[in-house]
Amino acid sequence: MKWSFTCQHKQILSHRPNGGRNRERTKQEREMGVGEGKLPLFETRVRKGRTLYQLYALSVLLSICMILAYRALHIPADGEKGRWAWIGLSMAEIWFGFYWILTQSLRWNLVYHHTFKDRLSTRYKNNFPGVDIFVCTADPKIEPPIMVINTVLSVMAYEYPTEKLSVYLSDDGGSDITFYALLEASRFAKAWIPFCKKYKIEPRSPGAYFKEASSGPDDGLREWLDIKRLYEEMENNINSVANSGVVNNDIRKQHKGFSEWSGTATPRDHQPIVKILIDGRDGARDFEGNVLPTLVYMAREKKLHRHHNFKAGAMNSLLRVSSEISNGALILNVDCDMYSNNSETIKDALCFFMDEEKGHEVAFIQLPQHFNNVTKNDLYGNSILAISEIDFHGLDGYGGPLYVGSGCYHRRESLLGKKYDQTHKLELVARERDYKSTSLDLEERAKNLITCTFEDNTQWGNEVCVSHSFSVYPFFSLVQGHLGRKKKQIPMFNLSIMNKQQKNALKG
Ligand SMILES: O=c1ccn([C@@H]2O[C@H](COP(=O)(O)OP(=O)(O)O[C@H]3O[C@H](CO)[C@@H](O)[C@H](O)[C@H]3O)[C@@H](O)[C@H]2O)c(=O)[nH]1
Ligand SMILES: [Mn+2]
Repeated sequence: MKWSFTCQHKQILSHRPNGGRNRERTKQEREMGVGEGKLPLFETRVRKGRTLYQLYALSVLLSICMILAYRALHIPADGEKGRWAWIGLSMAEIWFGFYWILTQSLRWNLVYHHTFKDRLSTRYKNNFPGVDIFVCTADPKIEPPIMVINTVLSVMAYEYPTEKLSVYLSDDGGSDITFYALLEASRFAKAWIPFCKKYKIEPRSPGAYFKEASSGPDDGLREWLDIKRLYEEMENNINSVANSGVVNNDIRKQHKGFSEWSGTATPRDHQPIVKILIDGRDGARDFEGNVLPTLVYMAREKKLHRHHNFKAGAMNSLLRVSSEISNGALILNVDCDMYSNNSETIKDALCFFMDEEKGHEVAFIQLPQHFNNVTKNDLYGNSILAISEIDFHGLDGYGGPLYVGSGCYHRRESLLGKKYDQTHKLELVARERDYKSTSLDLEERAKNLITCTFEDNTQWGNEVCVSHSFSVYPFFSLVQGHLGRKKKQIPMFNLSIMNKQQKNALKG
């Protein structure tokens, strides 16, 4: 049952205390208290003052109509002076009016979502789904490895049960320097993650944090200084290797994974590489004794004359490799030049996906990216705030904004073309990892999934997963990530975008 009521002067569109279903609950649902008069995990609210805005917009529309009517009724007669100027001006006014109406369609019905993470935590305790986070990088020169691992560390430090968190770095540059940087990050994470959680550090990209923080927490100044020193050491090590362009033999001896770069491999022609640097299953621990998130390096096979479909190709490879290793039910993909600026956002996303009534209608949760490197007054609008703060909320009012290609949570199965019904959320909770195979077995199996020929004569990149069809990169980079989510595959889906609470969730 649905109804509307007013709360804190905002109209609530959906409120569903009874879970809204008339079917028998499953055993698992009963155990978890699902459907027992539960409150919703998120609310959708229309913009404050919407009616006022709509009245204003209607008055402008009326004025436009009156101008056009005046123009039409007073066209100078044939041969009269100024006839063509009049017609020209009328045409311009028609076009401007039309353009204005188009822009208003995005401003007519803005909606905002509000999540209730406390309800989520009480209801599900720690019974959360596995989350796999994909970070993509393509070139160690353009995307410095120290920036890449800052992104990786920021998402490894999310407030989420670490045994359920896996981070994958896809390296289309196939670079041993990036691999080295990730190895350093896997060590630094042992100190960084517990430190962040103990002192509630934000943001959790160490680079961004130490740039902003001039001093540490009062009760942890010593630790702060130690971590800062550790970070600076790591930064120096990585930058000096990156600047020299070679990984020397002393470093190579530190990990057997470097043997992958011993042959004639080049960034554009090399074998598939998968290295599990931290295996969350085998109890790898941080310095405080907590389990670490899984961390995987992946470089898909490259051959000189094979098209690799840029980021879309990397995403599809990541999907296959991760399904072999951690098989998280939820996937977040980020670019290597953005970092998490809010460590709670996985739970925000779960509030949407795991909502009993509406969860199955949510296709993806998109985090707006906020840009760091714009000029002081952002004269040219490079931070595209109008898109993330207005247009997307306007589109959301009609069912959802566009997928912009990153900073986005999806269900794994939705990327694989699964149809959803109202039992979806239990799948989010109940997925299991392969605890029997060794890391080596997993790596070997995963490698076979990222060869150049794997997708040949299959639906990958076409009907299933991230579409290759628009990958005239970079011209269509925004649509290249467009999903193979044709209506026939996922008929029930809405799209969703976070706001206010999650503002600045990603920066870069
Ligand atoms: O062959 C490639 C090329 C690019 N990338 C990665 O893809 C990401 C995006 O590439 P970038 O060159 O940074 O594209 P932008 O134009 O800056 O990014 C826009 O377009 C991307 C592709 O749709 C979206 O992911 C971004 O959110 C959006 O800001 C980066 O992490 C790259 O490392 C790869 O993994 N493999
Ligand atoms: Mn970018």
